Amino acid sequence: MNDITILRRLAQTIESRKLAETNSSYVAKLFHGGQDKILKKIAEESAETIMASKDGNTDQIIYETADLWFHCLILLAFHELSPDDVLKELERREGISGIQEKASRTSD
Ligand SMILES: N=c1c2ncn([C@@H]3O[C@H](COP(=O)(O)OP(=O)(O)OP(=O)(O)O)[C@@H](O)[C@H]3O)c2ncn1[C@@H]1O[C@H](COP(=O)(O)O)[C@@H](O)[C@H]1O
Repeated sequence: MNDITILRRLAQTIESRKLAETNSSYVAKLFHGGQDKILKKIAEESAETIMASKDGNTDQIIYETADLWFHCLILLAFHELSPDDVLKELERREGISGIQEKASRTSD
């Protein structure tokens, strides 16, 4: 299966790791480290995604983006949020041009 439900399944696994042992779970270890630890990983994975793009390495872009999405899911869980919250926001934006949206903000 290769659809959006992987985000929901992964979010459930991440949620279940909140109370897991830190020596057997990478996610539990990150939760244990707190927000700063999670944010540091997001910064690292963002930088690695940027480098992969600059190198034009498509396999690496996919790999690093997967790392970035994964760590963003951990951050969402840290704040008791889910991928569905983000998907809903993307749905809300669907069909609204970024140019149009920015113009409506700047005319305030
Ligand atoms: N999708 C992932 C996933 N993607 C990346 N990673 C880990 O994220 C880390 C990425 O960090 P780096 O690339 O910087 O590698 P590193 O140098 O080893 O990392 P650090 O020691 O610096 O943290 C690596 O340790 C990867 O193994 C993941 N770890 C877990 N998952 C999923 O999360 C589930 C729960 O994992 P556990 O909590 O470990 O059971 C797993 O079953 C998977 O489905």
